[in-house]
Amino acid sequence: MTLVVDGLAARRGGRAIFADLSFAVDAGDALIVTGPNGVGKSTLLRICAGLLPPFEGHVTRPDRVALMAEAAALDPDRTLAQALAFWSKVDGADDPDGRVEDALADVDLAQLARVPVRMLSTGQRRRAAMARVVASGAELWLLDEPANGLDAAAVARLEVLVERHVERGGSAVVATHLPLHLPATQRLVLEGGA
Ligand SMILES: Nc1ncnc2c1ncn2[C@@H]1O[C@H](COP(=O)(O)OP(=O)(O)OP(=O)(O)O)[C@@H](O)[C@H]1O
Repeated sequence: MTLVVDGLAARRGGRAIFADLSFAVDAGDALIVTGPNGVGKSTLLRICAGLLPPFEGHVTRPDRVALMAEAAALDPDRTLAQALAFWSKVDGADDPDGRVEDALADVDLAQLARVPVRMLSTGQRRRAAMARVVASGAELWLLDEPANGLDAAAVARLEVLVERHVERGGSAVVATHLPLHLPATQRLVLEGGA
């Protein structure tokens, strides 16, 4: 098992968000998480990433995890390739520059490699965030609304990237409002919300 979530409960701002959540995602599999606004999808992904402590329960995760959340944390004053290479090195990828080059091609941004991050459009930033995940070499991808702001061609590329990652023995948890064609055998519907 790559990711094991056991008896998880979360609280935010003193309020219970979800409780008694258990699931496991194997290498070579993906889990789609859906549910209404405020139900706790982002909270779940952040706990899975180790960025938030659970209120109750345990998470077992692999050493190398990539989280794609709202903020891409790419330096606006660096070129796209430089900003991504910074993270690829931090993420411990072998051959960071080569990985970034490949990842930019994967998200169809190779032509913008030398453009400063601040000049990217909303959808291009989203694709850049996905390139960061691809270039990380992490075995577990945690993707929070990865299709937001993407055009149809970019959504199709995202689907292909997740499929390729899973086929290569990676795993993914994808929180999404938009219908995505993913090689997921599991679906988790969080209920409640605000
Ligand atoms: N830092 C925080 N402090 C207090 N409450 C928070 C904090 N962050 C999130 N919350 C609350 O926790 C709940 C779950 O938020 P979360 O972002 O996980 O939901 P979500 O399912 O991802 O929502 P959406 O579909 O709108 O992205 C919401 O009610 C939100 O208001």
